[in-house]
Amino acid sequence: MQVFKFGGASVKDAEGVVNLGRIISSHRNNTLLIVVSAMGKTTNLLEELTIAYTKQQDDPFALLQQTKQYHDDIMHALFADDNHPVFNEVANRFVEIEWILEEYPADPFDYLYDQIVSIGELVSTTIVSHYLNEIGVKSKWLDAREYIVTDNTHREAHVDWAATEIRIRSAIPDILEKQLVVTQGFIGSTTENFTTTLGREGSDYSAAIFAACLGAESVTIWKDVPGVLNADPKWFDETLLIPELSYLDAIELTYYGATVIHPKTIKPLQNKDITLYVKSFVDIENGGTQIRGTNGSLPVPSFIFKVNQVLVSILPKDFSFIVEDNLSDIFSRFHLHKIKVNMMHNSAVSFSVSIDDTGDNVLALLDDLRARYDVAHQRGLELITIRYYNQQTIDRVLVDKEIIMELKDSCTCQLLVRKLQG
Ligand SMILES: Nc1ncnc2c1ncn2[C@@H]1O[C@H](COP(=O)(O)OP(=O)(O)O)[C@@H](O)[C@H]1O
Ligand SMILES: N[C@@H](CC(=O)OP(=O)(O)O)C(=O)O
Repeated sequence: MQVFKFGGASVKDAEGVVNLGRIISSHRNNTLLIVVSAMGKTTNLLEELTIAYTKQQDDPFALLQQTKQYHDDIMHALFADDNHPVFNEVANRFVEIEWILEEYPADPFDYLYDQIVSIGELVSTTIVSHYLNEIGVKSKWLDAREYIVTDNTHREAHVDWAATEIRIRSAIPDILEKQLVVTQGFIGSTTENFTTTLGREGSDYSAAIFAACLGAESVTIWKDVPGVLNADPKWFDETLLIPELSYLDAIELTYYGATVIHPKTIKPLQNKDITLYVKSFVDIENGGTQIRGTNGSLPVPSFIFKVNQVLVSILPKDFSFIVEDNLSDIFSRFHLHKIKVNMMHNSAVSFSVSIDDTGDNVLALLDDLRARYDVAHQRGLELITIRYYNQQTIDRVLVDKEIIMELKDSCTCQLLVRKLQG
């Protein structure tokens, strides 16, 4: 059996859903489980709505109305009959958000976020599943929360693999024998049945979880790009398709920030030797990228850009060295503020890191660190990572840039840079 994953970009409008139907129809003879994300930018909208609601600012109901209208337009373009059950089912999903909004936001933000934002995936899969049935592809909608068991770390839940595998294996193979399955990416549930989410862009990871538990032959992620390129085409004009990648190279690229695949996706597939294909949903005949346990692939230089970086330099106040107890204290503070380190460098008396400038939590971290250390920071930087670098590739990215911090090993070069003025 195979797992297909369709992200928000692939189902951002009715045409996208029709295209998904075309892709599925052309794989009619395969046993398929399909994982679908929320449509277009729905997750961002619902995130905004959750913030408006919890801060009791702006108008969360207006944002809800906007989200409903967007899905309504897509449904009307797909279903000719206004009485089709899909309209009611989707309306009922949105009522769940209305009920939350009518109450005072007494629960923690991360918990409320998961209850609201998860509706995006529940709605998109309802529409996709009904559409497939409408075009004669018999499909069964499954609630991923009944299969993906997590802890209660809301917004970044950890999967309980043993419990998840038991639930998936005990029910889904029988269903797949009869029909295709459509389920949600990104969401799971605690054993107490509270909805959780797996972290932004987590639907790729969901596809890997289902595939690993079912022992799938392969996973195919359908994207708006021809496959994994040697750079994000949003940043680079001349990109190259990488036809074949090893699991290790794919893990490294996603670890350093290549957003084409969620970083947690590869490992479960590698563990079970499941091939991952990244293919274009626009040009479906194109081969795309194949990721598997090969070591024969050519090392193509790849570039990863992260803008909006802050360099934080930390020095012990008493001029003691940066040794294990200081480092452990510093890392626990990053963990507490949920801040991921993109690059780090330490000398005897200072420790420097580059992190995403995510606003309030960075300011809170800086305040926290200042209680024990001397702290300096620089904003507005860019982090460039080159895998399989050479001098030519470094020169290429350094035009009009000044290096602030640099790290190299035999395969990877990281450059934290500032744009030169004028
Ligand atoms: N190395 C890369 N190769 C291809 N695409 C990349 C790469 N790095 C970043 N991207 C970006 O990833 C995007 C696809 O991912 P995403 O927008 O998250 O899709 P989806 O919503 O379907 O999951 C592309 O449009 C591209 O801008
Ligand atoms: N909808 C979620 C999960 C996801 O993976 O989406 P996408 O596949 O569109 O990146 C998000 O936007 O974070």
